[in-house]
Amino acid sequence: MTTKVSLDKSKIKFVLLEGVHENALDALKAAGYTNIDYHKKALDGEDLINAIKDAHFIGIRSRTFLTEEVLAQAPKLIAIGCFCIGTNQVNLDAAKRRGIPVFNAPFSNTRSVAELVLGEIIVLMRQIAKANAEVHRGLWNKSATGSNEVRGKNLGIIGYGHIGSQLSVLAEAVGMRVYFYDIENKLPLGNAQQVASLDELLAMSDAISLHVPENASTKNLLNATNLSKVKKDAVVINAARGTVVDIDALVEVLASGHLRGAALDVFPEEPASINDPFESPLCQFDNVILTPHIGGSTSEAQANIGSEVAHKFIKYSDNGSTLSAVNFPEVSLPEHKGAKRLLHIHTNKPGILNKINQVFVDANVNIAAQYLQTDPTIGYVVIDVESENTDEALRLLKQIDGTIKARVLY
Ligand SMILES: NC(=O)c1ccc[n+]([C@@H]2O[C@H](COP(=O)([O-])OP(=O)(O)OC[C@H]3O[C@@H](n4cnc5c(N)ncnc54)[C@H](O)[C@@H]3O)[C@@H](O)[C@H]2O)c1
Ligand SMILES: O=C(O)CC[C@@H](O)C(=O)O
Repeated sequence: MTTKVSLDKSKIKFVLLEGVHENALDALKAAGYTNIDYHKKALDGEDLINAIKDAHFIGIRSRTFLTEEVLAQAPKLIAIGCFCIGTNQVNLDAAKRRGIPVFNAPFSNTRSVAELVLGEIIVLMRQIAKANAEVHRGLWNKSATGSNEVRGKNLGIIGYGHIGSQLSVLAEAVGMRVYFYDIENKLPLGNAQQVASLDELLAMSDAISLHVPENASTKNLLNATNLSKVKKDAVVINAARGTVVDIDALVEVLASGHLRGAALDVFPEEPASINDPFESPLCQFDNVILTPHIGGSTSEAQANIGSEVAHKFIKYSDNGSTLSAVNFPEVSLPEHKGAKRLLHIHTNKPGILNKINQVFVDANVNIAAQYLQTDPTIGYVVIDVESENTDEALRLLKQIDGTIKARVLY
């Protein structure tokens, strides 16, 4: 007779922060997970550590920073879900070293961002931000100077991934000519054209929109040097990450009157909550649209993200699937009805698979199916067995040198 070693669903603790959409709660509850600690706001410092110290799953958006130090305080953590696209707020390597896959929602808010950016391009090309501010102050400056249609104008997209390419399609629909710069060769949609260099894109574009991730290669991508290459009267939009634009350099080029305007949804430092003030030298400009990181904040996007990431949690918890994890070997698994499933996450080193297989010989357990995926640093092996006797196999698996995590699913 074996003792049950996988946790009851009611004991698996989910901590959801930053007011992720209630679809996530509904999906988890429908799957039998009831131990859910739900917070409307982001947490940090001691509050964050207290909330996650016994959590098995953590769900966050962009304002919770899961650093190596924070992860070290969450020893039971099985998986992290970013209920958004960006995953820069999580130390992905540290999570991987602890055997923790990180999931996100790679395209549920793509359309929302692309729509916002298209709207901002039109608004800026017509100088509406400035006109709006002036009329609010009682100034009736009825003029066509510096106001243009977007039809026939060049849109330069930096980063032609999910959002950049979606924007490309929308912009062509209103008659813009689309060019893009990406470090990878990308399939151009519609009549869009990839250009060979950032310099070329900056010099030719009437509107420039950034859609790159936060990483070392994109830090201050639009710095003083690059901003000086931008066409006179162009508009610049950043709804990617705050680190991508050098704010002081942007302020300087705006103050010089070189740009027609700008729109920023993301900033190098963003207030942690509604109670903290937003301060930026950009606030002085009427021709700059400033929004509080709401590019992906539509009801449609948030609802889709809530269920998408919750279902990734459920799949990993119920079935072991790591499909679409951003930091982890991806294993897509069939259901394991009638079999027990052992999961083993280990340091990727020679000979470890032999040792894993030897365990099943020693425990006298027959392997029904086996799935393996590795990356240069870790391996993830999933073993389905028909035997009841998984306790001994799990005990021996945990003893293998290089084991990061091992568990059994029923
Ligand atoms: N404002 C918001 O609310 C909001 C919402 C969603 C996403 N975002 C941000 O938008 C970013 C882009 O999202 P996505 O879904 O399009 O990502 P994606 O991964 O699909 O596309 C990113 C593209 O950038 C390219 N790239 C990477 N480094 C580059 C560089 N140095 N120069 C040029 N191109 C480079 C990649 O090759 C890729 O094609 C996300 O990383 C996220 O930070 C913001
Ligand atoms: O919802 C958020 O906090 C972040 C939205 C966006 O920046 C993303 O990365 O998807």
